[in-house]
Amino acid sequence: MKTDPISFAASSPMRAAYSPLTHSFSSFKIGTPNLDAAIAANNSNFYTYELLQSIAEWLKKRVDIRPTVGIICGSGLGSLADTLTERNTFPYEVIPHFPKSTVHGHEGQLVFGKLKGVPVVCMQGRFHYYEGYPLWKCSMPIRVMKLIGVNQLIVTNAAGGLHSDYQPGDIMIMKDHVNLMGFAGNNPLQGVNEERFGPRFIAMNRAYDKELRDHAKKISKDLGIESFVREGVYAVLGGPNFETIAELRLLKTCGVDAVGMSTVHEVLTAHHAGMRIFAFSLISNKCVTDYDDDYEVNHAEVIDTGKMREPILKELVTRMVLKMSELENESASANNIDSASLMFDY
Ligand SMILES: O=P(O)(O)O[C@H]1O[C@H](CO)[C@@H](O)[C@H]1O
Ligand code: HPA
Repeated sequence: MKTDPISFAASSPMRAAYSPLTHSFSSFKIGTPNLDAAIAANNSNFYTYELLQSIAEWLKKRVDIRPTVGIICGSGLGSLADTLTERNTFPYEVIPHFPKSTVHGHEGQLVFGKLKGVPVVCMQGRFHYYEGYPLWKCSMPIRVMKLIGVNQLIVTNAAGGLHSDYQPGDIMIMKDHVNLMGFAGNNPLQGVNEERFGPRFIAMNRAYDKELRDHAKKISKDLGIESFVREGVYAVLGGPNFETIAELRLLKTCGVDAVGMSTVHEVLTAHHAGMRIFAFSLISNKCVTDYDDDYEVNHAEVIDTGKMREPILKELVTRMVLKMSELENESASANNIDSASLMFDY
């Protein structure tokens, strides 16, 4: 009989709970009010490897498609998933242990399907820290994807354009990020490190894959959209309020080009797990950095910009997925040749 991770957890007498607030570990007996309180307070990394595996198995039992490419749809960008054929959709509420999506413009479902014949899995709706979830919970679907077989990830978001040249509707390929929440000691990789996903300490300089960024620029040229495709640095804030003028001015002097409230926790989790990452922001609004400017950013505008750019983003993502699948096939055949020559040599 297979061990259900919950009963497994319940049968193990002690468990360590990490508190990002106090930066300390405490031992709790499973099933005791202490542990329940710690979990309720979101201070304990509750998704064990075994639990995540059981979620991946639950999905694999219900879907035949085996994607190696994952896509996360940002605010107003959920329609990217509508392009998939042979779709199999799982609302987050039916997937065991998944959080629920609470933000307008995030449908809250996992969609398996094919993009021009390439198997993909798409998060139609993501989780944000401001929804009340700790970052390790917001990014747990990335680990589930990894256990399903995903090793390349496309992350999309809507973001405010801080760079003076950026206009709403521009697409910013992410070349780097500033993790402001990380500066404050909040990181999805906090707590006991799960070596089966990746090492304790990870370098970040190659997180946003250069080859994929170059392909995206080439595809933008082929599509004739290069005049509004940029490359820049994204900064994440916790939200849910948009930024103050003083905050934005500060970020601008730090070299930030766009600001948002997501993506970085997913990129950290995916990079930790060795995934290849391509990320972009749709610039949905201008950031106000002038005290005489009365314009107020709002979420409806963010969603509308997504709708406005829907056709071109679908095309960009489809072509990137085809390219990623091509790169994967190339590296698979290179590996086969390598192992064949090894067999020959020895
Ligand atoms: O980053 P995504 O999920 O695209 O959403 C962006 O849009 C919302 C604000 O309008 C925030 O959640 C911000 O992060
Ligand atoms: N700030 C933060 N997050 C955002 C913005 C913004 O201006 N636009 C869309 N998401």
